Amino acid sequence: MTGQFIKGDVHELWKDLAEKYGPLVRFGPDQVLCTDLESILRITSVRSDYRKSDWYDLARMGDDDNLLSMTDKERRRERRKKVAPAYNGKGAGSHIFNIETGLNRTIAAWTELIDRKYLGSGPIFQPLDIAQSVHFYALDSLGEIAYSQSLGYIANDKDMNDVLKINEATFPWMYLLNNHHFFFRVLRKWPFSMLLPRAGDKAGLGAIMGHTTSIIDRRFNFFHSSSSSSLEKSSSPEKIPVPQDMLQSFISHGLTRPELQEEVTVQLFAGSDTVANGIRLCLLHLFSSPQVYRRLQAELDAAYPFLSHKTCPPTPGQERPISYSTCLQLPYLQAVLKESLRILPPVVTGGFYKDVPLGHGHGHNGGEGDTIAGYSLPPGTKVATGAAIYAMCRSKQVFGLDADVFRPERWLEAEEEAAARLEDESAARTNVPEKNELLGEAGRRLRDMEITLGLMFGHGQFECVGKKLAMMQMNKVVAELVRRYDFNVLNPRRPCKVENALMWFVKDFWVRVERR
Ligand code: HEM
Repeated sequence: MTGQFIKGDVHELWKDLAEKYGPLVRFGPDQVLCTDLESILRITSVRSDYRKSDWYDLARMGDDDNLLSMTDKERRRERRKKVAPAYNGKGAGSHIFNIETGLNRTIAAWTELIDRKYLGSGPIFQPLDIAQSVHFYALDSLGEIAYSQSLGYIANDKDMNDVLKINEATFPWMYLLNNHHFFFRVLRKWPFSMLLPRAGDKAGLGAIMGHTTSIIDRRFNFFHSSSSSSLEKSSSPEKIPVPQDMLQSFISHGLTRPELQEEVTVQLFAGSDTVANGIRLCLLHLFSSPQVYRRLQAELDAAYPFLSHKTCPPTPGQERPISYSTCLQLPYLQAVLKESLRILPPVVTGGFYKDVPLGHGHGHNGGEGDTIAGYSLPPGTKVATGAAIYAMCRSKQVFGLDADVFRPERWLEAEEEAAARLEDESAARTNVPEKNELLGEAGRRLRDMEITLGLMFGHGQFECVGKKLAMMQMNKVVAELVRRYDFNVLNPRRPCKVENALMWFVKDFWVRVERR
């Protein structure tokens, strides 16, 4: 087991432990790993008294807390109320802004770059490191959605500020700190604190933070320099429209200047590698499964037939990226994404520990602590609710005997089976029962599959606030790449390097691209 830990296979270690010892495994003096679905749902539910543990210190970026790092319930509730509208496209006043517009701009810029620089023709081609390029997409699209301007990675097509290079150096530390987070308290103290990213750094996340600081300053100062609260600021002689984006939504929902800094920074931290991994690993599965790739292309071609042949180029205007609502109507695309996220969840062993509350009142403890899967846990015990997502997503009981295999069809089969059962059972009934009553065995299996998979974004009061945005970013770009291009992996012996560092660290994913 120590060997697995050192090798970076801690996800396999948690899986082995869960298989060997069951739904609750104590692996430290006050730490337990939980793989029991119903218990995790209860612990994280909106009404639960559990709270985030000090593990979340890991997510503190600056001098103060952000939504992810906050442990105090009341402060979290207040902060979430202020930031959640932005993630749902709710802007200033009653304005709704379209998150997809910024995404479309980034996808258009990226595919234009691929078409111009990387398309192969016969023996001539320019290798593309798609692991790196996807990261550029994730960063630029975040910039477009959050503050209406790309961060310029696609335009420059290079690792400006060595963000990826510094990631590479930082990820082994994240792996260590995730599993031994008390080290983090040491790291927060001088002189080690000098190693953490800071706005103004010449390289890494700190360099992007410096860039976003100046964007926030300009916007914040401009909109607070006059007392007008109308949707248009008059800056004589012409009126300047209020930009409709996440930053503006944060401002209009009352975030202070320092709070803005924390929330914009955590977006970069929580929303770039995660999304990039979701896309990279989906592409890895697709490139390794030609029958799945072809079936997905056929589905996309049916939705956008004009792009399917080189001989039938699209007319101008038809090139616009596929809409998210169309993506959601494509069952095979949904199945492919779910299946690749299931096999390799982007955040693979994040601890996300929750503290057992004082006097929880459940179980046999007379109001002290909690009982999980039959075990009494004293208050303050740290329950890892996220570390075992890999193990849970490979459960044979939930996903079938071939749970270790990438097979998107399992989702379609489970849906068909549930729908067929629903029809049979409702035909057999004379009264009109609730849908839940009709779930039956097949329906429950599908529900367990969906809910287990969903846990990769957390759940209930702790659910990822960027989930919808992430799903949109992943859906649209996977669909766009597959319908436009064919890819050859350049090194079939090792298509890319994938390592566990709390999130996956994926690099050197070299491909040849051909326009269909
Ligand atoms: C595939 C992509 C993503 C995955 C797998 C993911 C996963 C997660 C997980 C596991 C949590 C913590 C749950 C817990 O505490 O129990 C979380 C929280 C959070 N995520 Fe994401 N995330 C993704 C994308 C994003 C994006 C795109 C953003 C923003 C741009 C984002 C921002 C946040 C924030 C701010 C929180 C804290 C929410 C809170 O505590 O109320 N995430 N995410």
